[in-house]
Formats: sequence, structure tokens, C-alpha cells
Amino acid sequence: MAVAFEKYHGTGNDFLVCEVSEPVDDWGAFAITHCDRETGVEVDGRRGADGVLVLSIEGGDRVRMRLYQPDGGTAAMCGNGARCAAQWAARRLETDEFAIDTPAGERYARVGEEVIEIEMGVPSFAPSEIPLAREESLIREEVEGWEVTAVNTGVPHAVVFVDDVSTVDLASMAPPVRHAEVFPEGANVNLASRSERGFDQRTFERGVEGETRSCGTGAVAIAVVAKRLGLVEDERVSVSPPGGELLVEVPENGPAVLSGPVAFEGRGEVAP
Ligand SMILES: N[C@H](CCC[C@H](N)C(=O)O)C(=O)O
Repeated sequence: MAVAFEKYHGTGNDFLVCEVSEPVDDWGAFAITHCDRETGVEVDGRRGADGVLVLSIEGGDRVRMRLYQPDGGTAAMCGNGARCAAQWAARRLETDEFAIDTPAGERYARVGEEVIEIEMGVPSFAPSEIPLAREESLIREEVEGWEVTAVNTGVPHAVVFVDDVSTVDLASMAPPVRHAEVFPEGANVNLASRSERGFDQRTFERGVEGETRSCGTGAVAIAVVAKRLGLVEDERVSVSPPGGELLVEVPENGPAVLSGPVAFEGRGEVAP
């Protein structure tokens, strides 16, 4: 039996989207096969994906989202994935505002003409919530030779501010930080540097084990760490990963909000 999918990307972070009712026994194995950049499914000229979003509509007006990563594992939250899930759901629901149930908690989505906005929860610097293998927060401390700040924005992130993200060899700097002992569950690794509009972003993702064109929880992490370190004062911060531009709102109290565009790339069928 074939498995139907749709493909979306949010500022270049691309996902296969499947209904949970599709005939797949092992979504982790499915993600390993079809997300592979060399041998995975090809849509619109790009092979593979940064993950598989397994979705369902529950109770008529709520979306349940689970992310399976290219290494077969899962992650509690994905900001761009939630934006793609919201686009998928808006085509099926009669409303443009609804809740998305994720393992990191309930997230509210607003689907507009141009941008899709997700409430991302309240970011945490608490060691037990990131999690960190120590009792103190990790703010601007050296980890594997880089000045790292750690935050959880639904998943664990390490943020490193540099002069120019484009001159750093992310593929070699990120793995030691991603696997550092201080992160017992690993971390996604973000580089940020000042740009004219806000910050440039590059992210090495856990589970993809490589650089992605965009990462929503990473953009929120950069904005919230920039705020914490006193690098910005505005509540709205523009963050530009290689795949586009995201806007992050970081209020004093309350949840961060991530917004940006989503594109539908196509649909098809693959083997389970
Ligand atoms: N790309 C996602 C994050 C996935 C996080 C995952 N790579 C992990 O924590 O293991 C985003 O837009 O927020």
C-alpha cells in the first residue's frame, strides 16, 4: 500500500507531511528512508527532507503533530514544522486559528495570507528544562572553545554569537558542542551575527546531524538570548536563516511568537 504525503517548507526547512492514518508501522524508519538527501523522495527538484510531520485533526478543531527526524528519532517541538502543520490544517479546517498539540505542549497557530504565526511557549534558561548536566544556567560560557548560551525553546539550543556567520565552518564547529557533556540530550547549535535588519542565523540540527536552511526554534533561541544578553531592546527581532526571514516576538512576560512564510511544494505517494 502506498503512503500519501504532501511536502511543505518554511523558509527552506522542508518536511514531508503525512496523516497519522497512513499505513506506516514505523514512522522513524519511514523518515530515515524518505528524508535521505541522496536517496529519499524528490519533490520540486529537491531530494529528501529535514523531517516527517505526522499529523491528525482531533475533535474537529485541534491538530496533533509529531516530528520524526532523518535519523529516525523524534523531537518535542519544531517551529517551522508547526508553521507547515498549520498550513496543512488550515486547508482542512474552517478556521485560521487553532491549537497544535505537540510533545512540548499546546501551541497556538494563526494562519494569515502571507505569514503563519505560532505561539512558541515561554523560553527557559533553567538547567533542568534545557536540560543541562549541572545546576546553573549556561550563559556565555565556554563550551568546546565557543562562547555558548543555552536555552530551551521547545527543544534544547546552544547559541553562539560571532562576527559573521558566513565565515564559520559550521560542519566542524557544531558537532563537539552538539555532543558536549553539558547537554545530556544533545542540543541544536546556532550561530548568530548582527545584520542590518536584526540577526543572521545558521543552525546545525540535532537529528538531521547537519545544517538546515532554517530552524524556527533556533530563531526564537537567537532572539531570546540576544534579549537576555542585552544585544537588543525591541520586542520584535528579525532573524534571517539562509532560507528566508523570520520574525520573532519576545515579550517580557508570556510566550514568544514566531512568524514567517510557508510554501506548499507538492504531493505524492511513496512506499511505507
Ligand atoms: N527545525 C525545527 C527544530 C527541530 C529540532 C530538532 N532538530 C531537535 O531538537 O532535535 C524548527 O524549526 O524549530
